[in-house]
Amino acid sequence: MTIAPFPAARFRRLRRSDALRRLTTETTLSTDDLIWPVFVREGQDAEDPIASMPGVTRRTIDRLLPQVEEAAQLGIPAVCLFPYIEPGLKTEACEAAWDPDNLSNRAIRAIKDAVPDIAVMTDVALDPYNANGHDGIVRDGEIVNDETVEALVRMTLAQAEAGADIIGPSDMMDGRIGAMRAALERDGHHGVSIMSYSAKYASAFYGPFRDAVGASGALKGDKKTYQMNPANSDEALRLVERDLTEGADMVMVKPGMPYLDICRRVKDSFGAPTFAYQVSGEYAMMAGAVERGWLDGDRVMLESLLAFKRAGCDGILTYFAPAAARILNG
Ligand SMILES: NCc1[nH]cc(CCC(=O)O)c1CC(=O)O
Repeated sequence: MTIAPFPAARFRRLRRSDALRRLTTETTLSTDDLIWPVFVREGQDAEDPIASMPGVTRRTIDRLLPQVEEAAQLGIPAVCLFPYIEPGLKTEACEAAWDPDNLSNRAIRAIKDAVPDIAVMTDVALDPYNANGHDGIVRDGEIVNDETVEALVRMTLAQAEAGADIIGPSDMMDGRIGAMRAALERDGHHGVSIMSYSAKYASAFYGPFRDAVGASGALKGDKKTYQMNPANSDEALRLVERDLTEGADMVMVKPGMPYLDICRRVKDSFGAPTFAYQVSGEYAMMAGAVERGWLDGDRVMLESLLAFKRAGCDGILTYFAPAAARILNG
């Protein structure tokens, strides 16, 4: 880097006008960068607001479809589906997770039928279906890895069969990416991609999401034996490398804003398609402050999303996707 001494170098010269600022912009944010996570529930013609996520709604499939249609028209490339599962369907064995006709798989089919051009991403983890709220099967108080991976593979195949474009394993079990990739290839789903939640931290920022999918009440204990220690960074690189080696097409860092350093290291180290999840708690912090009039909503939204691009991400999962797209599209 070469910098002339002052006054030869005056950095304010290039900040003088909008034209010069635009000309020297290093990073851009576009609608093409956004994945919209949506919550779906059982029933007909109904929706419930999520108290801890102002502006976010859980919808029945029929009410979700027009929203997805609108997202596609706005140019949002993908939606990511999260089902709210009725407490009565949650079991210790989590069988509902790979039922071809479960809520999530019906929603995938309905979206691919009604809005074929938008990519549908799924969540692969047992928590919505698990009586104890964990992402894996629990035996004698332990979240068992290998048995969980077998269940996750069944879940993945049911989602691929339903028409999912992107499989999103968020469970953090070891060995799941390789097992899923092998099963997808074996069953002819060569075109189904995997976005691995590779560096997913045991975070306090998921609270509102667990309300949205109805997992807060069920969860016993915490997820620290499978999700990452927030103190670790080198470990994230090893996990990303492991998942890419096992056949992940894209990798993700989660949460987002408190982990931008991880995004940058991952992008610089591997150059793979890298995504971040701006999670429910991040959304709640901003939306809550905006509701109170403490922050300018549009500006913090766009600034927070741009920060992910600057940190090296190719895209962002964000509850702000439609609102951001409306502004970005002009
Ligand atoms: N495996 C479930 C899952 N998938 C996405 C999120 C969090 C998303 C958010 O907070 O917005 C979680 C919660 C968790 O791991 O407890």
